[in-house]
Amino acid sequence: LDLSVSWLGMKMSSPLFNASGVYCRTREELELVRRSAAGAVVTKSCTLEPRAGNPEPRYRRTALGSINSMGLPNEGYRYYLDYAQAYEDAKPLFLSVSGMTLDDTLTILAELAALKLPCLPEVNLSCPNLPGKPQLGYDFAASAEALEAISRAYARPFGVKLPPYFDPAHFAAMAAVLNAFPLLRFVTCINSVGNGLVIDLDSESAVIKPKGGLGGLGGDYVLPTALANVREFAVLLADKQVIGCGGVKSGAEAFMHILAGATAVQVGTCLHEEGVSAFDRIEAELAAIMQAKGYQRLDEFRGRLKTL
Ligand SMILES: CC(C)(C)CCc1c(C(=O)O)[nH]c(=O)[nH]c1=O
Repeated sequence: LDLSVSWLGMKMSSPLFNASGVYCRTREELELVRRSAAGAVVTKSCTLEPRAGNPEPRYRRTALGSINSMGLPNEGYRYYLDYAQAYEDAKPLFLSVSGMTLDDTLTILAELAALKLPCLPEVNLSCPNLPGKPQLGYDFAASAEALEAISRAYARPFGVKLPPYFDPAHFAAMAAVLNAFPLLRFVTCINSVGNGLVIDLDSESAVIKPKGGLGGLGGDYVLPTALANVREFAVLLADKQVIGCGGVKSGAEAFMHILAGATAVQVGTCLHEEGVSAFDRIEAELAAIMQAKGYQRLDEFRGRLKTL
């Protein structure tokens, strides 16, 4: 069986890697993922300056997944550029960027471009927009402006992390924006499903402190939404790769994401809860499913989702 993935001039020995935000804030965490069975590594979204993030509790697991409002805690972009400069592993490294303003994002990307490092940026479009406006990824005009500025300032292949969309008109509108940028080589679908509210019955309280308890959902809650976003963008985007993220906790969901069109698959909530051994387990489960179905390689079923 061959579970490798070759794309954008990179080779991944496994289609699985971490979702930005999970096991990737510190060098120690990044090294755990790099030394694991994961096929790649992505860093926590970084900002110009280090950030402590929101007050705790800011992450909670639930029976159906997780809720978080971390608030972009990170070591500042220089920390991750330093890690990238010292990075010598054949395993691809992605650098997630989420500047507090577009200018910050452009500053970070310009320094990354100047270093001519092999790592690819994954620009987080769930990054804050102007006050009172929705996150960038939900503001199509602002997204187009940002992608135009990034294409000009960075002027090398890059990717974006997309929030989930829930309406065919939004899939079409965002695909039209994304298709206008040839340097945009991949999209990662999806980021957490925003602003859910998990309530604890006994305490009659929200379970996380920030934002009155509102936070992004991950895990089982989001799998169908993630699969829909992967399939829609895999169909609507011309000549770009789609990376699946959302609800992957076993070989079954990894298989579904690839069947929906994902080139590779990120693991978030499950990795946070299980640790990096999740990569060995999920990969073995994926291989067993392929074996049972008679598939030798991922490209024999990638994007081959049937409809009724
Ligand atoms: C939500 C933002 C804080 C604006 C971006 C960082 C982020 C966070 C976070 O750091 O709270 N959590 C997520 O599930 N996805 C994200 O993209």
